[in-house]
Amino acid sequence: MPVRLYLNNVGKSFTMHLQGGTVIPVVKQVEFSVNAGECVVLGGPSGAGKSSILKMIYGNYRCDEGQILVTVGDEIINIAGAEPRRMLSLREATIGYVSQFLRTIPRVSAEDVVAEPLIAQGASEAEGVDTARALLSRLNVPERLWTLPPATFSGGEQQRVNIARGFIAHYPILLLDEPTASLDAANRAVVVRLVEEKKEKGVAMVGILHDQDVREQIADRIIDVTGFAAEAA
Ligand SMILES: Nc1ncnc2c1ncn2[C@@H]1O[C@H](COP(=O)(O)OP(=O)(O)OP(=O)(O)O)[C@@H](O)[C@H]1O
Repeated sequence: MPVRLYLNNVGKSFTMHLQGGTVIPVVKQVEFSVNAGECVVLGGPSGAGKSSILKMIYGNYRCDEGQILVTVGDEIINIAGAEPRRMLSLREATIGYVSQFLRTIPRVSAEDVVAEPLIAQGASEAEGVDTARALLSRLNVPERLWTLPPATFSGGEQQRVNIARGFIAHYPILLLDEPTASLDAANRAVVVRLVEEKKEKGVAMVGILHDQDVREQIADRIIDVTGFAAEAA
């Protein structure tokens, strides 16, 4: 399977400008690749830098050094140097992110929240909403909630709306940030199945998953990020 994502010598530290410029080194010389159809899980203790690596791949955090190369069709793009506008278009078509928290939009129904990324990729509104309903149903979100805005939903219901939104569209690269945290066993199994379906479609995934069971079921490889620890300056 072709390489979809390649991190080469990536390093990151934070400079705390309001604390006298204290530098917090996080990771250095991060190097790994992810093939199409593969799910790589980042391991290591709290504070090791797993989320920071995921956020650099999604462009939320800038890398201080190194390259993050993404294959888009015949092109190879270095996200580490991508313009913000380029990054936004990559997020629409190439890199998806499933987090555990839903950002609710006032007055937009759950089914429209879920359908939006698919419609943004060119699907008709009807196809978007039909696909959204199918996913909400698989994730056991009660039908009576589908046409309501999720702001008043329970934490678990909002999380499942968010998962449906994260999995609905096709992205060649998908980042999973604790997608199963606080889900019950039945819904965890649905997420495992959704990840398997993405693998079958050749999606390259990088995940953070603390749940041992889920991790064992979906991880093709576990990369311990403590190997990339940056020493204190
Ligand atoms: N925006 C930020 N500003 C300053 N320091 C940060 C920032 N984000 C992360 N850090 C620091 O970087 C280090 C790595 O954090 P990160 O969240 O990447 O770890 P993690 O392995 O994902 O941890 P956890 O498993 O607890 O979520 C921590 O010491 C954290 O305090």
